[in-house]
Amino acid sequence: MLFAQLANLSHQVAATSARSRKTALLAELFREADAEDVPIVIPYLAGRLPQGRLGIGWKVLDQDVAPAAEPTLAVRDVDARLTEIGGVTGTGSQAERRRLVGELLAAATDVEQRYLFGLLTGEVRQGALDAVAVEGLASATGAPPADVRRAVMLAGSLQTVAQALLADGPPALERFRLTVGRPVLPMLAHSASSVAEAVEKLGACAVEEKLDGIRVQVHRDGPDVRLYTRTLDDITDRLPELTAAALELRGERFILDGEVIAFDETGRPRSFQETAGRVGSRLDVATAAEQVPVSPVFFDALSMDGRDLLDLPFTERHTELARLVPEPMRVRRTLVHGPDDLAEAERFLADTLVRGHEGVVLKALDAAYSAGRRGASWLKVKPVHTLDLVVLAAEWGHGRRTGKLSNLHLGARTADEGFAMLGKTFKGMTDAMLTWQTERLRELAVEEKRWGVTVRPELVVEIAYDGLQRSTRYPAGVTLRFARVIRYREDKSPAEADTVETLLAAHPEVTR
Ligand SMILES: Nc1ncnc2c1ncn2[C@@H]1O[C@H](COP(=O)(O)OP(=O)(O)OP(=O)(O)O)[C@@H](O)[C@H]1O
Repeated sequence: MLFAQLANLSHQVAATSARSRKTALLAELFREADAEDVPIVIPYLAGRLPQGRLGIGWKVLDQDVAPAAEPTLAVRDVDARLTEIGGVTGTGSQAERRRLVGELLAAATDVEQRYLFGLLTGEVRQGALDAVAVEGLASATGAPPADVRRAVMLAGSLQTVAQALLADGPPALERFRLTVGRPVLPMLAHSASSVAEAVEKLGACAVEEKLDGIRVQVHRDGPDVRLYTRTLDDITDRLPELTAAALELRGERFILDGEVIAFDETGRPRSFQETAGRVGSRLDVATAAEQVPVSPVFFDALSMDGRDLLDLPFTERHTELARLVPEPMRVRRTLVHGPDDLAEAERFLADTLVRGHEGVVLKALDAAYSAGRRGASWLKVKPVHTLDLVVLAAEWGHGRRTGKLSNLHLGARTADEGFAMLGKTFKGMTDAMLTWQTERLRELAVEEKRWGVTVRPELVVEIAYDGLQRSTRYPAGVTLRFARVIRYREDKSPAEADTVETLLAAHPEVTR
């Protein structure tokens, strides 16, 4: 497929707000695309580069190159060239990247050049496009949309399903069943501002402790155990004590969902940094396991003895979990029947906080497991307000922080797939974080200003704040009070950042 076709289509999709028109355009694209183009076309359409970081900043892009008269670039050529550019390292790499980008731009027509700029600066990001792409794909191949959606959920990747469907037609969907050894994206939670609000919304629900560890999915097939993160990375080799724990359970084939966390000798949780450091370290696992041993704490069962439990209600999945997993290895929970039991839910939250945990997750008793979704039937309640925001720019620091990029400009997602700045913060950063973010933000810089840099909106940072206040200086009409950095969330993409809409909905006191 020609890159020009993709550039034109992306432009047309962005120009229409009608979902049916977007779907029709994408269906047309899928009818014409080769199955091998799909792994490139789908991320490009959403504005994501499959290569991730390319090291292309403003200094590389700021060149005036005459466009080609005729489109000749194939989608796969462009992708191969970008991979090559991303692989340039060592001294003089910036100049070399600039030369290669110049060559690519010279081969591109005017429309293609503009699309490339958009892709490389992160401006054509269209996060919501994946859902429309599922419908377009269904329409192009004649597969029922619900079946395509379930396959994507289980495969954890639209690209994989699209490729199979385009190559083999609807029967290919059979391949995407829940299978031990093949991880699925975990179900996520929405936020509620209080236990009362959550119980009001859910009715009969389980209130579970929310442990501040790392999400883990444990697959066991006889003697084989595999462990996966929420982004589906295989971390089996890093956590031998989890494999041992899974082998001790009296079941042969299962998939469990839970949290891995480090406790101290009194049973209180150690800091998140300690757990995350342990889960992140691949080197000298034996020493790390001695210094920071971790434990699994399970809260869901997705598959048992070859039976797929995803569509069962929470209560039944939990019964299966309780049959397999002994109590200390399960999250603590209490049941409430509705608003009349509010006191019980509040007491459980208070007790959980005293024991050193972050908060609670309330789960509707009748809800299925929606893999890969932020289901409305799981609501988390934490006493400290936190948001996942995207860094839009950063200012050079002063005094002790001279030479470091310090004050961050923070953005939330908007309905039109852009970002609205909510405020700035330089608080809460450790020295290590400052050094790290300076390096990372310089790589992401698209423009250098006297005061700092503006960056590709890629880095997600978790921010604590005390509340919202109205402000005419910021585009959403509000700004954060006492925003401070908790940690970077490299496991999250900007498409998973919080939206202005949910933020405003969480603060009726300001928006009323
Ligand atoms: N009992 C529990 N049930 C579900 N998730 C839990 C539980 N205890 C801890 N967690 C963790 O909380 C996360 C759910 O919160 P959410 O889906 O909002 O993800 P998140 O944005 O990473 O959350 P946060 O930033 O609040 O940790 C899960 O991914 C899991 O790691």
